[in-house]
Amino acid sequence: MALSKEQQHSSSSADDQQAVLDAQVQLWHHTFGYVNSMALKAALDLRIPDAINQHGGSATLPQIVTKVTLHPSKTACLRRLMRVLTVTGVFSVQHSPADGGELVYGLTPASRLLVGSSLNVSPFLTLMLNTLFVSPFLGLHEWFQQEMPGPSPFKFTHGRDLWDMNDHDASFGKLFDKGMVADSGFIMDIVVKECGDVFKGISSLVDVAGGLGGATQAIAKAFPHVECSVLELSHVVASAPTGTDVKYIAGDMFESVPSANAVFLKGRHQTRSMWRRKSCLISSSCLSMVPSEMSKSGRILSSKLDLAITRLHLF
Ligand SMILES: C[S@@+](CC[C@H](N)C(=O)[O-])C[C@H]1O[C@@H](n2cnc3c(N)ncnc32)[C@H](O)[C@@H]1O
Repeated sequence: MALSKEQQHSSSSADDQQAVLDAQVQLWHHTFGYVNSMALKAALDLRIPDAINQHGGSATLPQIVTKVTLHPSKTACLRRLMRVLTVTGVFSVQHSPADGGELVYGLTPASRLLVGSSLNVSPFLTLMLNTLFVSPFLGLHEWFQQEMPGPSPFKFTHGRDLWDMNDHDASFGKLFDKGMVADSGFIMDIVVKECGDVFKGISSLVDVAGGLGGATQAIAKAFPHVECSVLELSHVVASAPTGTDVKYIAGDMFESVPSANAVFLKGRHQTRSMWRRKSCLISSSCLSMVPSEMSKSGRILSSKLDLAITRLHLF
């Protein structure tokens, strides 16, 4: 049966209202998106994943409270934090008749990556959620108003670049190095298993800007015949582990890169852009990419895992 004009009008105005409400919800998701990040940061800082893990992987709020440092008057607030963290999938939640109807919070595949000694990405997430990393985003619009070339958003906000900050602020430097080691520990396990072919036929490798050598240690362990070294700034090398098969060399990659038949780069955009500058300098030494060896693995390495491997033949 055909709709009357009035019915058609009221159904289209209901559709319009729904569209407006949907649009508002979309904006609210963007506006309050930071609440998810900050809730995760609070959970990490309060060590809530560890508290749940210590209870065998699931715990009620009173059980969690016994393990975290929290003022007793804030227990009810913690319930609200847990609501955000369960809605976003960091923890699971269910009613437990056995616990007097208390909600029981459990680890999910995501929060299992926040506990234990292996494949634990907490130090990396804690680093990325640190105020020094987050605060440049609050002034991003001002950074856009400055002429290029100019400082990075990090330097624009803090007055010094990331590497200078690591050197200047020892506790941030420690947090940074620990975060990168955790990231390497996680990703290199997969790289070695999935992309081990990339390392075949290499007898020496230098990890340029390799941090404390988390990635190199994993390569050295998986491929003991490869002589591995790390080139890093001197203040990083000063706190590098000793007594391992990996050799740590203090230096500046823009000045010289130790000779090796493979150069390894792992890092985020800064490392890659540093390398682009460097590759111009070393191209006369015959830079030889080996695309065939990077076919399957190269795709994973550069896009999914944000990691770049360049194989060089240096005469
Ligand atoms: C994003 S971190 C990557 C660390 C490591 N590759 C990893 O993934 O765990 C970049 C590293 O580059 C180092 N770095 C910055 N400038 C450098 C330079 N001129 N020469 C050598 N290393 C440098 C920093 O100290 C820092 O450890």
